[in-house]
Order: sequence, then structure tokens, then C-alpha cells
Amino acid sequence: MASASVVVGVGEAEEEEEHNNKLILYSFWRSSCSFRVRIALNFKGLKYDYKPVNLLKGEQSHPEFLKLNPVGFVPVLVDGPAVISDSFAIIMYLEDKYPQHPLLPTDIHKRAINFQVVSIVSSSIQPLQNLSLLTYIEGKAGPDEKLSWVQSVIKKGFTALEKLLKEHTGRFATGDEVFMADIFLAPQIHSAFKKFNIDMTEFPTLSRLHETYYEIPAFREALPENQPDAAG
Ligand SMILES: N[C@@H](CCC(=O)N[C@@H](CS)C(=O)NCC(=O)O)C(=O)O
Repeated sequence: MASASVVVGVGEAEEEEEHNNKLILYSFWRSSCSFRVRIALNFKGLKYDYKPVNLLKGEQSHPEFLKLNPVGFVPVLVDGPAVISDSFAIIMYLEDKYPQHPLLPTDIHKRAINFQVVSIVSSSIQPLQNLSLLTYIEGKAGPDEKLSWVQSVIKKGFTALEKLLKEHTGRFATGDEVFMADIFLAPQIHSAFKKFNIDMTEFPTLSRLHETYYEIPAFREALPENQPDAAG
């Protein structure tokens, strides 16, 4: 696995920099779960070494990688002795260890809505459109079945999100600040748009958020096409 150093949203204090040098992110450019963590790292101004794991070449199943994450998924974050996989666990770790630019609101209702959005994306949409599942469906039933499956999964999730967010949205998903809900939504909306050809006119709130996110460098710099392994 090649290594590329990525410096984005550099933190202010030198002391912070010392901690930052240890961070390594195992990521695949097109992975929406890796995209979430890249946004969180950028948002907190943390620099990190980027280690590409090519999912299309099966590198997630190499013995070396399975030592880091036995379930064989990206992303994985290494912070000195700490090895953490799963985007939610990683982002919560970053939130606890690097409190600058908090990713959760203090208001407990708003916080719960953030977790609800995170859970819809990471439990009720993304696992049902994961690479290994789609490869399986395509193998058993063909490419058309695969696309109609993904589209139905995304539409069901987006319909729920659209209803939920109507009551909470401001400039961003749960108000006028970026929180964890946004970090999970942005990659999911992006892949619906770019990869799975979803008609976003049915989802005006999600479409508006999608436009707003890429006005912000932390989101822009985390985009798949801006990664060192893009198109690999
Ligand atoms: N719950 C995990 C899911 C991780 C996951 O599904 N990763 C995908 C990329 S987004 C993956 O590595 N897929 C490889 C495969 O399906 O073989 C997380 O949020 O990190």
C-alpha cells in the first residue's frame, strides 16, 4: 500500500502539530466511510498521512490490512498506539481527543438528532449498498438488479432524512453549524448523485445541503477526486 502525506486545514498551535504527526488514515478515495473521516480530520485542522487501500484490487483482505481491521473495511485510523476502525468510532475518538471545532452540539435534543442522522446513514443506507453486497447482487442477479436495489435503499433512507431534517435544518443539517450529521450526510448524498444516479429533485433539503457543503474547504478537500489515490 503506497503512502502519501496529506496536509489539509493545518492546525494553529505547534503543540497540536506534535500530536498530529502520528495520525495515519487508511482510506480509499471512493469510500464514503473514509470520506466521513477525512471531513472530520480536515474540520478539526488535523494533518495526517494518507495510506490508500484499493478496494477494487481487494487490498482490504490482505493479511497486513486485516491485522489493522479484522473485518476488512476502510477506514482505519492509527494514532500512535491507538488503532481504530469504523468511521463512527474514529470520529468519536477524534471528538474526544481533539475538542477543537466540536462535531456535536451541547443541546441534547439536537445531539440526539445528529445521532439519528448518523445511524440512518451508517446503519440503514450505507451497509445495504456496500461494495461486497453489490458485487454479490450483481453476480447473482445482474447489473440492472444491482442498480434498482441501491436506488430503492437510498430513496427509502433519503425520504426519512428529508422528513426528519425539515424540522431541524438551518444552513446545515441541524442548524447553522456543521455537526456530525453533516459529516455523514455529505458523502452519502455525493455518492447517490455521482455513483447511483438518484433523482435528487425529490429531496430538496438534501440537495440544498449538498450545494452548501462544498462551499467549505474541509468538505471540498475530502472529496474523492481530491485524494492521492483518485481513479486508482
Ligand atoms: N461501519 C463501517 C463500515 C465500513 C465499510 O463498509 N467500508 C467500506 C467502504 S465505505 C469497505 O471497506 N468496503 C469493502 C468491502 O465491501 O469489501 C464504517 O462506518 O466505517
